[in-house]
Amino acid sequence: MELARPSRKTNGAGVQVEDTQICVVMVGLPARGKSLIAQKAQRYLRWLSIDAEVFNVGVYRRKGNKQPSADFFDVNNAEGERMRKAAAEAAVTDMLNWFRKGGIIAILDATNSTKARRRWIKERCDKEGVETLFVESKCDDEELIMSNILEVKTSSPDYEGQDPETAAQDFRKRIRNYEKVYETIDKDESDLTYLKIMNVGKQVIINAIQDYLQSRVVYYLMNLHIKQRSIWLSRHGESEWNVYGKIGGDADLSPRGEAYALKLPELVKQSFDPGEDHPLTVWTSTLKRTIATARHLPQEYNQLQWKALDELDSGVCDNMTYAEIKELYPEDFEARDQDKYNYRYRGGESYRDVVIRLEPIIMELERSENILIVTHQAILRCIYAYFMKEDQEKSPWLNVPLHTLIKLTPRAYGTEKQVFKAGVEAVSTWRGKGSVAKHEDPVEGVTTSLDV
Ligand SMILES: O=P(O)(O)OC[C@H]1O[C@@](CO)(OP(=O)(O)O)[C@@H](O)[C@@H]1O
Repeated sequence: MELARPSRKTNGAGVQVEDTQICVVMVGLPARGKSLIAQKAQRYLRWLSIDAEVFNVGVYRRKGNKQPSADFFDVNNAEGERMRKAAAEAAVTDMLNWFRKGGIIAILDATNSTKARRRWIKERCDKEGVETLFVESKCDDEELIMSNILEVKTSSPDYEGQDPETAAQDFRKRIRNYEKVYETIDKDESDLTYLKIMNVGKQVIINAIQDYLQSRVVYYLMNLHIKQRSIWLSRHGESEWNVYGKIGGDADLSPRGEAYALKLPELVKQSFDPGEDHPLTVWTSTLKRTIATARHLPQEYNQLQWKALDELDSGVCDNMTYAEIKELYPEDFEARDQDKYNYRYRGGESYRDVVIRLEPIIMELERSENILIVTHQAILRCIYAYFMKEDQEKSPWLNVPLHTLIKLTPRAYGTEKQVFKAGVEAVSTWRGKGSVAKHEDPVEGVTTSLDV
């Protein structure tokens, strides 16, 4: 008997999702980047306010056998087979319970390497009205596989505390055991909805995509690459409006803001790792203060202006100070403090709106290599939140100081952050909850800072 599922809300990201629930089923041999893809997809979906959860069968398997050797993964090992099947059963059961409570997208992270296993997952999902999208990561690029093996042997709980060389050998043996039974998705499974990704994005094959939400997930996954690169983020130099404590507008830089613009090329150079001295692509907004801040960067850095990077539109409050807003629109001021992420300025935007307009920027960032973004406080908070997995309630309160360069380097299991201060003084535009002052220092417990 099918259980009644609670009615689901729209997710606020403008996506019609009420009737769509998707199980993204990862497929592939070990060390093919499946977990990385799963984690990234979850981070992206959550950033868009789409409820997403990863169910990693390895986590369930470790409950029964914490650090099994490669023999455990041999098909002829009956006990190993039984325990692995039980782990998959437990993960799928938890996942389906999660869907019954209204979850939207689950990512089932396991090898799911046989046709029989995939069919079984599809049948379980079909019974619950959950769509399945199989995502196979195939990879024959030895360099990629080796770097994944290196990552796994140093970071996987399966090999925690073990000698790295012995771990690598065991892991290779485990891969060979999987290779014996591995079946790639082929024409026998043409009724499945699937995406095959070869060598992390070099070639993709898409089959039978059914709806908008599926195509959105597929589009994101198609754009991923795992080449080593960094993203640099900076606010514009201090503006005339920053000095007066006014928000929005299209003001020029203050003299100290000009000093930051002059310093920025050197600060960028300082942030390079040895041997990293390559041209960056620079993205600014269309507002004067970001364009002016980027204008002394080297000629060989291509520059691009994006309307989507313009500051959060403060509507009727544009060009006002926080004190003026509190005076003229006391209820709005209070409402914004209560729920800064969702509050939409009269005639303007909310942080939630900004995230939606930034989606193409995130997609382009995923496709690109080294990019320097010179933008605004609210925009930088949203981009930072995507890479650093910040909560939506917290991200609008992040303290992002002026005259500071942030370098983000995505790694397999998280994003590394480095902060470079220009040493050019500037006002603080950070405002704590309940306060109207702009020059206040962050109050502990009210904000999360970028630790700068
Ligand atoms: O969401 P809050 O914290 O008000 O911050 C966003 C504000 O930051 C400001 C500065 O106070 O951005 P900007 O860096 O572009 O000058 C305002 O223009 C903008 O409205």
